[in-house]
Amino acid sequence: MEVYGTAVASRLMLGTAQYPSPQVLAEAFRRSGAGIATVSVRRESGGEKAGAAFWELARGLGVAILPNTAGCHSVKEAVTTAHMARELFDTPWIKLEVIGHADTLQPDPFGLVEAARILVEDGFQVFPYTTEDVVLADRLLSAGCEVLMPWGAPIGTGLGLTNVYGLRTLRAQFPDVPMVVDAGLGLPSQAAQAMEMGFDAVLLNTAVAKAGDPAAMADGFARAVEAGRLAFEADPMEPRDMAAPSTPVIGKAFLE
Ligand SMILES: CC(=O)[C@@H](O)[C@H](O)COP(=O)(O)O
Repeated sequence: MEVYGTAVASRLMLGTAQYPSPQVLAEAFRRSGAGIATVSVRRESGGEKAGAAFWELARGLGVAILPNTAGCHSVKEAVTTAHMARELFDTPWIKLEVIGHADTLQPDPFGLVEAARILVEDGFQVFPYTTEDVVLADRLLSAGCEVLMPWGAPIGTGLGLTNVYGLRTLRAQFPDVPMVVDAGLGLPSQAAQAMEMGFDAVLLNTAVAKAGDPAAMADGFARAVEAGRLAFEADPMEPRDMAAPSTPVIGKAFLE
């Protein structure tokens, strides 16, 4: 898989928040084989010392860093945070979150497009956290985004793919755009489902960080992502309403 001209080895991307300890985080990353870690710039820069230690930890994971603007509720906040991220991590990549609704953490579609346009013009390579809305997707692509990150479900819910029809439509409308299902996944089977539908990768955080055994859960997700991708590439059969015998009757010996 390629994003912005960079080959990404693993189709599993992991967040770095909410782990019980730095050691557990590092072990979860090791077991996951994830190639990209997303890091919340705004949240982690609260205390300066703690922030610096966290940046070191993130860099030490040995994976590509995708800084994010989690927690930003306005265009201004998101753009400022993106600039901070570029300085901290020396990368043009930014996972752009502009949250528009406090209860659902749903992206603000208007702010998202505006912030994406500003950041692309400023040389950023933007990974927008979006919904399954095809019109919004079209606007983000026109703004210069080369990858989309539609939600599976609201962040932190673990509900899985709540709008399969919408996600299927989005995938079908933009078959050549790299798409990462981001947020709301709770179980490896849900990640496999996204991959079977032809999404290029998944990004998750809470399901692994909050599992009783985060490293084992990371391993489970890694296997599910691989299985789902394999199934997609194997060109699955079409489901059908009518039964069809899987064992042929031609040549069968009749004993009556
Ligand atoms: C880590 C991050 O970027 C989150 O904002 C992301 O969207 C993950 O969501 P879940 O925690 O639901 O997996």
